[in-house]
Amino acid sequence: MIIYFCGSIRGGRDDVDVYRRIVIKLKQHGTVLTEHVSSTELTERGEDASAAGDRFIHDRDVDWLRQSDVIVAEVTQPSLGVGYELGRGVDMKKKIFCLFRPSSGRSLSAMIRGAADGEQFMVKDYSEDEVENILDEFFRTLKRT
Ligand SMILES: O=c1[nH]c(=O)n([C@H]2C[C@H](O)[C@@H](COP(=O)(O)O)O2)cc1CO
Repeated sequence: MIIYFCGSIRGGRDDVDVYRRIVIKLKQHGTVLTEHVSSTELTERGEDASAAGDRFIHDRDVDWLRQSDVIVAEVTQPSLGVGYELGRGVDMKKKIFCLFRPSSGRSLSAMIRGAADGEQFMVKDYSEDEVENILDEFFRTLKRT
């Protein structure tokens, strides 16, 4: 199973600890192409632009999206990049699983919650302490479909 994980980078790194927990769990279910998103070393400046460059990052990530079997996104911290990745993922007809924490006090964008169809595009409200169980359950059902 090839997994593309989306999480905020330039949108803000407040949730990096949750991203870490998610990626550790995802790695038990497959290959995670975007492990760097969960790195505590990565700041909201993003990957080193002089080494990579924004064009490189964009093209590499779109290519990884194409290669992926499933897209898992933590969408609590609003991020233009994550929204863009999800839109591209819908266009590529990928299976998408979005995780949102209502305890943040935020209201999830209608363009994400409103895209949910309960099958190909799923949005799950969760609390941090249950994140591993929710991911296990998601992959259990995925294998049955
Ligand atoms: O340095 C980067 N590397 C990278 O892989 N991304 C991708 C992966 C993340 O899921 C998403 C984050 O977008 P943003 O930076 O707009 O919050 O974009 C984004 C950046 C910086 O925008």
